[in-house]
Amino acid sequence: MPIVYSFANGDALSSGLNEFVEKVSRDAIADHGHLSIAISGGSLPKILSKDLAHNKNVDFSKWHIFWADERCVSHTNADSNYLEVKKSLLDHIPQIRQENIYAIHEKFASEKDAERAAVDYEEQLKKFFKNQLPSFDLLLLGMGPDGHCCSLFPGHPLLEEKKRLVAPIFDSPKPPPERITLTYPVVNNSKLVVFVTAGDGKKDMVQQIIEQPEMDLPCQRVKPTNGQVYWFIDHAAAAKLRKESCSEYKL
Ligand SMILES: O=C(O)[C@H](O)[C@@H](O)[C@H](O)[C@H](O)COP(=O)(O)O
Repeated sequence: MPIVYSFANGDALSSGLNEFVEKVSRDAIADHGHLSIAISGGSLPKILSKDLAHNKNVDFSKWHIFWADERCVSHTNADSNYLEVKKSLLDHIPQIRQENIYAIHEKFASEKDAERAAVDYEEQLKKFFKNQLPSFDLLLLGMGPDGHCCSLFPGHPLLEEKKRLVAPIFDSPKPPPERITLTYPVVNNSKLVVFVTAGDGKKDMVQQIIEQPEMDLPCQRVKPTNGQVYWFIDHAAAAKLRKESCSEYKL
């Protein structure tokens, strides 16, 4: 069962998420010397970075940063999830090592060659995870208004992908159309998955995902084999949830 934490507002949400990520980072580094994290795009990077970018208690030199999905655009394009995370987080943290930032291949992305970008990214994953099925210490996911996560959209054949670790998509209903995305074999091998979503516009979908499991929405297919799912949301996004669906946040 997902654990849902609801926070009074965006600032409280960023603060709670910052505390949580700091602890996950500390525990992962103590356990195996590094943190492997995959981050989504959309509004998540800003929510994540507001406090985390100034957190002096995190050993960012031990972070290995990947993306849960990425648009096939140049790293300088405003649609780039890499650029969003760079601006909101990476540029504020000198301790993060360039070689530990695993972005989509610039050439393939700029050329909108989603197939080659996906193959290349899968190679990056395989190399880091030493050819074992990738298992992120922390996977940070957003939730689209249609219940999508990563670039895994309702009714899309990619939801059934079982072999590829990273897949191309050429017809994303959320622009831009060409993207690459982690697939469920990787998503569901994560140690920890945290959905981060906020705002009144998400309240209906949050209620469906948390309280109507029969919907079979992409976010509901995130069920890590050996991992826990958390939802970090604000009260606006939690407005339609029953009281008992939420837990009291405590580290
Ligand atoms: O590349 C992307 O577009 C994202 O990774 C996508 O999965 C995003 O997380 C959701 O669409 C939620 O986006 P918002 O939080 O901005 O609604």
